[in-house]
Amino acid sequence: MTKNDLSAHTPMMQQYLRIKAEFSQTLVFYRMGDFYELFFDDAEKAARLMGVTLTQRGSSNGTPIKMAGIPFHAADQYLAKLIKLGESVAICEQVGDPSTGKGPMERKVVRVITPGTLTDSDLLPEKAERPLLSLQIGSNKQRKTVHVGLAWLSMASGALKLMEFSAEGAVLEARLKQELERISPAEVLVAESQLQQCALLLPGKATTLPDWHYDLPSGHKALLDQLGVATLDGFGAQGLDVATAAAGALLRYAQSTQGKGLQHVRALTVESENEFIGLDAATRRNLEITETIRAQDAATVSPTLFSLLDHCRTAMGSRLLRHWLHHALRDQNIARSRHAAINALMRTDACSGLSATLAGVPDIERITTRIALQSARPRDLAGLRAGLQQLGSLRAYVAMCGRDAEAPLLQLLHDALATPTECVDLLERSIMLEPAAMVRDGGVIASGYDAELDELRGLSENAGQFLVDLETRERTRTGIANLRVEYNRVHGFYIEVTHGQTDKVPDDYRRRQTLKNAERYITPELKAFEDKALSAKDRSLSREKFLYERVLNELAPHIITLQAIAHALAQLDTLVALADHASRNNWCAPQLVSEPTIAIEQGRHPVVENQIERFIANDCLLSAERKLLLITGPNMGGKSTFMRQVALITLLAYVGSFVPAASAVIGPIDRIFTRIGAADDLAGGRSTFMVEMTESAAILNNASEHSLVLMDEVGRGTSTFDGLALAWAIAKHLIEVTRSFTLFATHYFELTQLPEVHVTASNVHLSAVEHKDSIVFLHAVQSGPASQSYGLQVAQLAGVPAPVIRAARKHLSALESQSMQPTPQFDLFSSVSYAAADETQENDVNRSEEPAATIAIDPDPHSLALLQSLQEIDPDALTPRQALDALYKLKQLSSAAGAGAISTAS
Ligand SMILES: Nc1ncnc2c1ncn2[C@@H]1O[C@H](COP(=O)(O)OP(=O)(O)OP(=O)(O)O)[C@@H](O)[C@H]1O
Repeated sequence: MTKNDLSAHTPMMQQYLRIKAEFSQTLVFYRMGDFYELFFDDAEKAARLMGVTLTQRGSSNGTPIKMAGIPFHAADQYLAKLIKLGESVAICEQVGDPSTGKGPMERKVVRVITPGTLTDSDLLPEKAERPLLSLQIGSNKQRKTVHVGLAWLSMASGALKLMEFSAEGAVLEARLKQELERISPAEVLVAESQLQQCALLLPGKATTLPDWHYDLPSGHKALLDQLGVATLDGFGAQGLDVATAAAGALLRYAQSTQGKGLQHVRALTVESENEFIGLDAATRRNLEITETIRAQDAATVSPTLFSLLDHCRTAMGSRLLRHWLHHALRDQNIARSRHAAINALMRTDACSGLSATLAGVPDIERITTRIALQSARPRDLAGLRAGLQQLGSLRAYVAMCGRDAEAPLLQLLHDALATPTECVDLLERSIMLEPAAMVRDGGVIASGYDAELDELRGLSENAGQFLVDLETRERTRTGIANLRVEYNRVHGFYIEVTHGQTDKVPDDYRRRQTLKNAERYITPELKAFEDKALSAKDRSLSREKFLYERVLNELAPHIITLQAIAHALAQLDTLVALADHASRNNWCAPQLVSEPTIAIEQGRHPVVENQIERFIANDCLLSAERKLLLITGPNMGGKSTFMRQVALITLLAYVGSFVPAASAVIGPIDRIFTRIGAADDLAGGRSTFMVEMTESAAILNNASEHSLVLMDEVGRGTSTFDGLALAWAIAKHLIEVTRSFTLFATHYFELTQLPEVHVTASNVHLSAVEHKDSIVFLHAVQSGPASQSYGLQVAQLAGVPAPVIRAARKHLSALESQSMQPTPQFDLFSSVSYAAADETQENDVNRSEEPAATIAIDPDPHSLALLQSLQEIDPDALTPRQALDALYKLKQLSSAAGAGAISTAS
């Protein structure tokens, strides 16, 4: 509909359509009295998404107006539903004064609720952030790479971050995916002109903004203004032009959704590429850090590392724990300071006291944000007061735990938890003990805080007594014993006299209403009281509203202090949760060292140990001399569990947690990679094998000697020979080129030869014993390769029907008795049949023949002749004519070899 058409509509529809034109991409909740109404296409869409009835509200310009409405007091639950579905909603309120003006009441969009800019407690998940991210792609002509700038803001906490990185092609895609998985934005902003380019890289739909929002000078200025500084150098953001431009667009968008400035965004953090232990998207999933591999709904599914450790008593603590698990820092000192704090907490019995006290602390971080945005509700302030009142006792518990030198982090937290007395005093004086939920209902501001409010309240509250007194006085004055003073909403206050008594009524009584049995009067005194009493109620409500807003304004200067307290509380809560888990599960303090090593004694898998009755602890030793462990053993033997537990212990050590082991000594780690399990990526159009190889490629290209790499049965997604050859070559690359710490689980027994040619590789296996026809898993890691694969026994355990097992056993012995090798799987534990064996004998560490090309399959004479001719050819010495002749000859030989092969087969 064009603007020109508007005149044909009713005035109200004209107003609606003008507003809708500005918010074409969002649903518009248009306030009509006690309802929010949606019209036309919005109504249809919202009715479908919210499950409300689609109806009709008259017609405008000759067409019926489709309408869906919801009561305004129930709006939150509908908003939650829409936001969860990724919709944005513009809230359009009545802002005009109904008594003045003609035509429709003035209305204005007061805020836009989008998935990435939520601050309401009802709409946000308690234990997770929902950041808003802005993405900008710039090119770096000198380096011929693409430069990506990211800026993201957690609206609910006020944390603003920037990051830039350069990459190209597939690496760019993988890198961006990794960062997006880590940051996990609820909403992504991109410039219109980059939408097409970014759409391929983004997981969900993006919100587009005009290109000029990404203008660098304006972005730079927006950041300076927001942070109230003259230069960005102090934040380490100098030169981050692409990210700065992205930040400008982000701030403009965030402000526009709130309809006001973002007072709570006061600091900026620049994240650098090498700050954290790198975990790619697959690794985060495989290690089940905050989501299980099979998760449908990530928020509810457990067990995960997070669900296991989350003994936090505040939502702030839970969110920080989640953040720590995804952001293990490479800096060993930070992890060490957390270990020391946990140690100090465990030494005393402060933990239980801290835990109980923290349970009474509300989400001060998010309340502070709502104070800044002036959307805090009365109970937020009462909660904040209760939380701040706990700081004294929390500090006392922290003081019990130790001295400066032993746990400097606890000392820092102790200092940060000082009670902000001015703030607490204001809250204690101004807010009632148990205030009403909404300011509009009154009953929020404490009595004694404001004399005018007290007087107004006095007037409306003392009305009852005044009326009783008046009734007694008037009865005496008139001699009418049954005279009554009463009130109703329509007629206000009145004096009621029955018909039989009306002759006694004094002159100053004015008749208000005549009933069947009685007359109702008003007197000048009663009228004056009525005016005062009725307006007192309204005036006290508006005075309360005014005072409440003033309290919010007076709290505004304390925002930075409150944010610091919230952060300290979150850290304390997280540390107490980790200490609690460590002491209950007998975890130990890991030792972080500068030598390259991962030495774990009696390690356990943190999640699995809690799920089964008897977990078998295992050692793992990796060092500069022992970098790759080839792990063999039966299916179900515990290979994956062992590999994951090593990765989780390493990660936990750098998160700053204690670890499930008797001891753990861990050197510098830059990234953890995993290639575990296989699943089709149907949505991405990639087969199991393609996923497997893509992940392997990422590892081979990016792993370093400080990386920990987990490879589980790589190569099994393709034919046996191809798989074996690839697994062999990948292992070799990890040993010789990347030299990463590697745990390499495989069913290709041929690979167990690797340690004989590579001194930094070793064999270990998960043991099992056969008992009658069945198998008992010992789950113990022992040195050397496995001696048997136990595939049939495991199949039997899994319930494969007995006749199938019998047939398999028969076929297996037939295969074993044949000299030919149909699949290496069946020969894994017998002969070594390819050139790797020669390599072994020669013990030549540097040789790197491709095993697939050297696998010995008894060739026929034609094939031999073909091979011989091929070997005799020296391409550099041939003229083009000779080359053509040689090609014809080879072709002839190959036809003969092919015919030979067919006749052998038949
Ligand atoms: N150390 C252990 N102590 C006790 N039970 C264990 C241990 N390790 C593994 N298990 C149990 O064995 C089951 C199978 O372990 P896991 O998946 O690690 O075996 P796997 O060797 O990787 O098997 P597959 O080769 O089939 O993938 C686990 O679910 C767990 O219940």
